[in-house]
Amino acid sequence: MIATESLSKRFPRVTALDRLSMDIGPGVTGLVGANGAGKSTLIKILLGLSPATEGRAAVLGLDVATNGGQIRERVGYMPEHDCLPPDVSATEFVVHMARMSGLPPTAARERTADTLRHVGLYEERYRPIGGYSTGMKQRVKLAQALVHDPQLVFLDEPTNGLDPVGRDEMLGLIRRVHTDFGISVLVTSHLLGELERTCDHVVVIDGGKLLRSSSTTDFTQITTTLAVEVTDSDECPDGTRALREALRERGMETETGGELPGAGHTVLLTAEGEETYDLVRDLVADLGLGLIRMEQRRHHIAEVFKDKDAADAARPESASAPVAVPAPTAAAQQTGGGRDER
Ligand SMILES: Nc1ncnc2c1ncn2[C@@H]1O[C@H](COP(=O)(O)OP(=O)(O)OP(=O)(O)O)[C@@H](O)[C@H]1O
Repeated sequence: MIATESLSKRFPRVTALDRLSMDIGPGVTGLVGANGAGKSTLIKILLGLSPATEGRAAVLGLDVATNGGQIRERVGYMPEHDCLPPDVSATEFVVHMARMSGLPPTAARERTADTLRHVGLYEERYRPIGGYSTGMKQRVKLAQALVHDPQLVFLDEPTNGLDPVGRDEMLGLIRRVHTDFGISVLVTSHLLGELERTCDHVVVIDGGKLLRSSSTTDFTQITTTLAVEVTDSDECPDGTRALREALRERGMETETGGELPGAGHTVLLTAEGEETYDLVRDLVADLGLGLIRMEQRRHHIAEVFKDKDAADAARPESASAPVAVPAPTAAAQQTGGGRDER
């Protein structure tokens, strides 16, 4: 869908993209990086709106340097900043954008109604945009990106300014853009955690350089840590503690789940193979407890970067290297969102 080769963009005082080479296939791809990493610059080059200083890029097989018009016919774009006219309705605005994309009047009206319904703005579609909430404005921006039925959409920070519930709804909508309509998505964010559930693939850039490009499942690999949760019983009023003691007697080191609410009831231990599962099962049965869950934990994307930051900090030559992407706060990870940090 997208390929770049040694793509650079230099402004007089800053290098926004620095020899970026990557390939992005179909599906939902997250482009993540801290503020100023070069995400918006990359999108503008891919749309043929801004020339690269060096290197090449192609979108849907079309060269961005020579085929910007054809690319924009086939690609939808949701810009980061608020750019909506306050005194027209969502319907008027989206019909106008559909007409600008070349749709005839009737098709433009029909597609607008369908698209506004899809983004959840059907009831409000005749109200002036100036009276909309931030979440509704983001939906109008999404609708105008989708109205001409593109093959691919670029969504620049679509969750910006939204509260945690709004973020979750927007991320759900983005996922459905792909699953319901088969449109591929490139979505940018400066919050790693929120892309974990939405994207098939994640590309991380920092200071205009490619830091990592891999499937989300590679980021969130299964760890060897086993999380076990048990019930209490009359004989063992603290089932978690009883299980930890029984495991310790068998020479197994354990920890509790951490600081999240309820995590104190989770026992964490290292799985050494099938026998660890059998041992836990047998001990739980011997103690007369109920087994609520026993599962291998996954890394969260943010943990991968925390580990990387810790490793970088430990290496003297990179002690001054910038932190790749600010890890989301614990609250942001729990809610899948969090406050806009700008
Ligand atoms: N037109 C421009 N002239 C000069 N510098 C620019 C221009 N556009 C972007 N930059 C600089 O290029 C760098 C990358 O900016 P860019 O907007 O692509 O980052 P970003 O990752 O999208 O972050 P943000 O979400 O904060 O916009 C920044 O240092 C920015 O100040």
